[in-house]
Amino acid sequence: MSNHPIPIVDFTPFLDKSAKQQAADQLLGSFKSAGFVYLTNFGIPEGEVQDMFDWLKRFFALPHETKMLAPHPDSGSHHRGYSYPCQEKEIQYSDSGDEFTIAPPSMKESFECGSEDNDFMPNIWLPEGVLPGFNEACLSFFWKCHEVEQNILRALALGFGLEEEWFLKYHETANSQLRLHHYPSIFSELLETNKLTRISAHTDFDTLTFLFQGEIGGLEVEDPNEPGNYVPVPPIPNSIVLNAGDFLRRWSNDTIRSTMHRVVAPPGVAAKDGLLPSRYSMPYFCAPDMSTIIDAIPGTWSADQPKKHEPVSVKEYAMKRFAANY
Ligand SMILES: O=C(O)CCC(=O)C(=O)O
Ligand SMILES: [Fe+2]
Repeated sequence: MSNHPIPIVDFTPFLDKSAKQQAADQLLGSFKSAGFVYLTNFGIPEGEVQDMFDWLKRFFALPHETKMLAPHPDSGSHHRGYSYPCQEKEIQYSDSGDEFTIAPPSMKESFECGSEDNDFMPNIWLPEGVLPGFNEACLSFFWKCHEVEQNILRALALGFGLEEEWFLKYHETANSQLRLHHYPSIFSELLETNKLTRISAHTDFDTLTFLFQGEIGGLEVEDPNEPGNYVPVPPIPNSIVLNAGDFLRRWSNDTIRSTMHRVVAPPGVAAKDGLLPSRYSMPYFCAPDMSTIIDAIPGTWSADQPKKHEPVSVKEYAMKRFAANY
């Protein structure tokens, strides 16, 4: 970003308690300035992340008919299972939530899962015996991410001067979601001429997202200093990319940004004939409990700096955004 690189925060001092407040302040400061931050030493060993990427690749290598044995429902209100390429429509809402635009088809396939105890969104798995070990690997990785989520939420609360468990009160039901993405190999021209996208520009509408990127780049975020200008967020080994979603922005009374981001053809990686390699990524969307009403947190507003938004129900807002995507 112009004079504004995406900060890299080492989470060690928070996790080993050697300088918790300092790490928390650094994290919150990065969220406020950029909405995006690279986090290193976040608590999942690199080998376990690579094992999950291996499972992801095995899953997407299955024949189409096999993956369709765990079909994502047509309605977007139940966000689980396998979505085939271009099944998901991408839509960008205006801040008021009333207006949206429809993007070109998104050339990616995905698999989504979450807690087995989530009655609101039951998991949709492949039948037993189809890819033995896959379901267990997804669940085990989901719960590791959940632990990371809880620590990040603790750090954010400290950054805001709140008691450490403040955000956890609104994230008790493990309503989060692990998503596996595969962007198939395609001709870069299709992306450059806007006939297809990998992921069009959007904000995430959760509390926060962290992303495990494979080695092929392409993620870009909007430069907060230059709206409309996008800058690359290349993969950095052993790190996650953390970004704030719309709920955290609202909680923070817009003192934190939920930055627009997208996935494009990364420069310099296409073959001579213009074919781009496949790209893999795994976002974990940290979502509040469905019963939560989000209102600006103490300390983010005052008589001089009034609340920017009416309180919003997570359930209503999420259902509206989910339903628009299918
Ligand atoms: O694949 C990526 O790098 C980004 C994914 C993303 O932004 C999303 O799924 O919301
Ligand atoms: Fe996103």
